[in-house]
Amino acid sequence: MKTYDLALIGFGGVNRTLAEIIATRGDALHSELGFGLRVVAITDLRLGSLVQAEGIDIDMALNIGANETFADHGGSRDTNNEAVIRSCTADIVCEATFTNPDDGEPAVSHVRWALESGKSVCTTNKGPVALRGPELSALAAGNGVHFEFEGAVMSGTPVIRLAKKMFAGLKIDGFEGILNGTSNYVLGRMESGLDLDAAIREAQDLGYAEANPAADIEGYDVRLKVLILANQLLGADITLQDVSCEGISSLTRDDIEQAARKGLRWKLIGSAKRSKNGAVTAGVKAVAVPLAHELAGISGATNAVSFNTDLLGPVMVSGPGAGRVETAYALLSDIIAMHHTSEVPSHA
Ligand SMILES: NC(=O)C1=CN([C@@H]2O[C@H](COP(=O)(O)OP(=O)(O)OC[C@H]3O[C@@H](n4cnc5c(N)ncnc54)[C@H](O)[C@@H]3O)[C@@H](O)[C@H]2O)C=CC1
Ligand SMILES: N[C@@H](CC=O)C(=O)O
Repeated sequence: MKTYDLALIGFGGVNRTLAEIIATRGDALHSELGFGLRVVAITDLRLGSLVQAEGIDIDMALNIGANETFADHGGSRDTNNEAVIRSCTADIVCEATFTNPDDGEPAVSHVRWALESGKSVCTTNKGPVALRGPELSALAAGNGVHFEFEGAVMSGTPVIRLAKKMFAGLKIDGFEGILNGTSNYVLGRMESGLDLDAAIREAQDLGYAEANPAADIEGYDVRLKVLILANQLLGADITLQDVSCEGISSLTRDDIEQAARKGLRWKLIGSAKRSKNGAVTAGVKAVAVPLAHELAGISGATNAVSFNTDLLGPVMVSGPGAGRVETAYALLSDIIAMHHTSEVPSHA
């Protein structure tokens, strides 16, 4: 039976959880899915890098001490990302480093190095997909490998693949949705009486927030997701500058309480719409929606997006929008999709 060798670039919440899933459910996955998974390389800013073509001991990697690095286990203190990505024997590179909402780097380079060296990539990192998506997809196609990124929007909820496959034959002329788990969680906690900073700390502890939570609160994260959905699903050709962006940082508990007294609830909404002349307008802003609105009841880190289609009218997809396990599952679902689509070129 086929075994895919993986390189994990970034060993934080998401890729560690993927490693845990492989360690604890690997045998079951093998029999259920028809392939096995083995980790042959890991890089991380704190830990450095470790490459072992015969397979890394995942328990060791997960339990490495606070004062240790991979240098204490036969690896290096340095990430050596380019050398590791280009020359390791992985078939698939799982990119889960920090999202950079400005230019997507260094994750764009990580993805490019992998695709150039004939390796498939799955990523939960929104930067490369939003800011360099078409270029990287073309590079993947040119090299006969896969570039999958389901976790970049709504974590493990399969919104991109679902819409691409199951909305075939429909025209989508717009969408609106709650696309950030942290800000939605924070708004809910503020409605229960918590202040903004305390609510953000909870979202960080739960693994929802970006490394810099300003990306969640100021709307930059939703802006990337709107860009991804607009270009991937609406066939738009827009850039980051075309997506207006306002966050929730100016909302106070008083604003939230006043809205509640009027039967309204604040939500951070990302949307895009194609006008009759074909132009697509897109943006992110906080909106006080009536409680009867379809997005008003979406709570916690749950996300939801309602697509406006020609033959079905509005179709809403809802599910987890953040979380380590949910997002690690997105990577697994990308690997499953690669396995089902066509051969994944091997590097062993
Ligand atoms: N946690 C979540 O709910 C979701 C996260 N994402 C995205 O997935 C990615 C990973 O998220 P988390 O694991 O939660 O983040 P995290 O902050 O827990 O982990 C990121 C890891 O990447 C490492 N890293 C950063 N730059 C690096 C570099 N140049 N080379 C090697 N390692 C590097 C860091 O040391 C850290 O351990 C982020 O881009 C995030 O936006 C996407 C959907 C949901
Ligand atoms: N920080 C993000 C994680 C997923 O993209 C969020 O809270 O939605």
